Amino acid sequence: MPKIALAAGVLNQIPLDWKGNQARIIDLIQHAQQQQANILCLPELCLTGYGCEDQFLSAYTSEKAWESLVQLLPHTQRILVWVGLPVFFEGKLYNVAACLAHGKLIALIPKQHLANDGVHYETRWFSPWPAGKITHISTNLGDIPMGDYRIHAHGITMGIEICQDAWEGENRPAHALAKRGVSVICSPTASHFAFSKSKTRQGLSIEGSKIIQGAYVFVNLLGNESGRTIFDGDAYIVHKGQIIAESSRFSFQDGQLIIASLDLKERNDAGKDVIIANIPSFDSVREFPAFEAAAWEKSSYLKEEEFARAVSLALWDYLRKSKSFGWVISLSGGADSSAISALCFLAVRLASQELSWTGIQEKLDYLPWMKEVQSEKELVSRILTTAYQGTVNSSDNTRASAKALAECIGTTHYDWNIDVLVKEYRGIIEQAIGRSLSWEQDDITLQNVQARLRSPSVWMLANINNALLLATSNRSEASVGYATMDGDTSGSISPIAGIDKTFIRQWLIWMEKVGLDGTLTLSGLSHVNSLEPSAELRPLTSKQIDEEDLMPYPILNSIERWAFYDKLSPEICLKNLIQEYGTHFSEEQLTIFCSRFFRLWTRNQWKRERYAPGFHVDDYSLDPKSWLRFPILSAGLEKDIKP
Ligand SMILES: Nc1ncnc2c1ncn2[C@@H]1O[C@H](COP(=O)(O)OP(=O)(O)OC[C@H]2O[C@@H]([n+]3cccc(C(=O)O)c3)[C@H](O)[C@@H]2O)[C@@H](O)[C@H]1O
Ligand SMILES: Nc1ncnc2c1ncn2[C@@H]1O[C@H](COP(=O)(O)OP(=O)(O)OP(=O)(O)O)[C@@H](O)[C@H]1O
Ligand SMILES: NC(=O)CC[C@H](N)C(=O)O
Repeated sequence: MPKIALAAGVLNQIPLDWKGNQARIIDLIQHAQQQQANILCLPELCLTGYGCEDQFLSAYTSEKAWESLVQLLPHTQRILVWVGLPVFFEGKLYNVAACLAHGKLIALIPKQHLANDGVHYETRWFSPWPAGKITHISTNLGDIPMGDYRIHAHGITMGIEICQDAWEGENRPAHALAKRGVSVICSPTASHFAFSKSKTRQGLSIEGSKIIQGAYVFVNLLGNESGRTIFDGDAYIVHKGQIIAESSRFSFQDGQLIIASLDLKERNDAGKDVIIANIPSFDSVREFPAFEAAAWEKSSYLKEEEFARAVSLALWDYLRKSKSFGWVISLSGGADSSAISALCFLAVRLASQELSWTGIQEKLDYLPWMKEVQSEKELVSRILTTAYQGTVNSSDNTRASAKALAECIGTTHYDWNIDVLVKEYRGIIEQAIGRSLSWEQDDITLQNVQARLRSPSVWMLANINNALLLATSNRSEASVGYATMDGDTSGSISPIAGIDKTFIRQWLIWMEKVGLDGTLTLSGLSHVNSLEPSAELRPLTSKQIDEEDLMPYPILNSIERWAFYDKLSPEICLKNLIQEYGTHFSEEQLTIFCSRFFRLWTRNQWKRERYAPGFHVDDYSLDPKSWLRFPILSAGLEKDIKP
């Protein structure tokens, strides 16, 4: 029975970062060698980055990746490593796992099933490899086996499933590999974060190990690689249905290694599809300490934990990868801007908890003033700027809420009034058009001018600080265009555009009262949690409430999900609405809500096209550039509702 040490290496990569990606890969290989691992599996397309988009279509990308692969070879003494890269073959591009062992390139195994749903567009760049096809590719390293091969090394035979391959049910390659004979499957993956999706990946890994009655080594990318998608950085080593080792998700490190030593069945799996990799063994196979998931994975508030950790890591990665000097937020003291401010604070807190102060200094060494900063508190105040911008329509409550949160998390906080600007603009336009503006006649105009006049000032702060301006739109507002274009939509990223308002409010309460790990709470959120969402754009006497302008948020969210996730017709959406909410609202009222939703949805596609990029966190999003396309001009769906 060969005992073998299997390792999986999670990586936080950057598209097209030839040197950086290679250096992080070498670091993990060296770490694995020091631990005397025999086999190391690294994530899908980790040499180039998964999110290279149309740069995959440029031959330059795969040429650079190949160059980088060849340079890795001398670093693979005594170990077998799976590394992902794009490879051109006979005029087509393939998404490949390269097998490197003891200084040699052993084989190239391409992905058979391409991911093409949701955020995935792989068929735009890659071709699927036919199951069972084996051939050779001529390269500067000689003729290299390419295709659906198995690899024999250290007395075991192994196969590959590349990400989507494992999601194909009865068609997943594991079934064919089980018949052909393997005791290990390695699964290099780039599977983006969505709430509780890691459980599905775990399930597929467990199933894979059961299918072959052997070991399954699953590894994912980590962090905000290319802007919109976040990778969990999960890795699992599974043996006959039992998870033996797993990584800690949402790490702020560049990479993470997990290792386990297993006794596997000795097999003689000869066949013309088997390539033998000769690797001198280490003297003995070590036992390794347990690699376990973080304690919060067992929390009964998993969604809240995942949201906090995924989005704060995404903000942190975006900051350092874009080499920005900080974040600026127009902080109204309401739910959305408060949530984003809290998430920025958490990014710094979680990074410093995991990386230590020296680690933080290394990650942010591009900041010209970083050496002067001595503590996390000082860093937050330099990196995070918030501004309350009141008008006559702002309430004392929101001002106090913004102040309390800013003090609690320690931002550099400003508080100013923009009435003078509103008055000036109003005067100029009234003079130009020759009449006074009034709330009766010019409601939207008078609301929007306030939202728009909050934009130049925060852009100024962003420019002064060389910082990112964060837009505060959430998914519920995006559905119905409840935001002023070039006003509160201003910003370079929209961190919460992928999540609904109801969850944002629920998360804020949790963050105040329960918090991360049940301990890291923010008491400064108590004000915001006592407020009802209001745009505060109309005179205070009119008591503007978002849900009165629109409809109750749970209703809005339900219609949105039925229509654009389940893809149901407007009529069925209304039927569902009546079934679900009929005891609280009349049919007439629900019909009005439903028609309003589709009218506003249709009218505001152009706005969704112009939102700053947001992060994917849920199982669907409204982002037209990566998830949901809808015509900008259309007859709309409102008329399809028969009252
Ligand atoms: N199909 C189309 N393609 C391209 N452009 C189109 C268009 N339809 C209208 N437009 C343009 O859109 C303009 C209207 O859009 P826009 O100026 O943004 O304004 P609009 O969407 O009409 O109004 C903004 C809404 O957001 C609410 N709001 C604003 C700010 C903050 C908050 C909050 O929650 O705190 C809420 C506010 O109460 C109001 O209901 C029109 O003047 C027209 O120029
Ligand atoms: N008084 C204000 N000071 C600073 N920014 C403001 C102010 N009012 C609105 N904004 C900006 O406009 C955005 C949109 O306002 P909106 O009221 O929708 O969001 P919110 O205040 O964060 O949340 P809520 O809808 O729960 O009140 C805010 O998130 C904030 O960035
Ligand atoms: N890169 C991939 O093949 C990912 C596809 C997979 N269905 C996922 O969403 O995780």
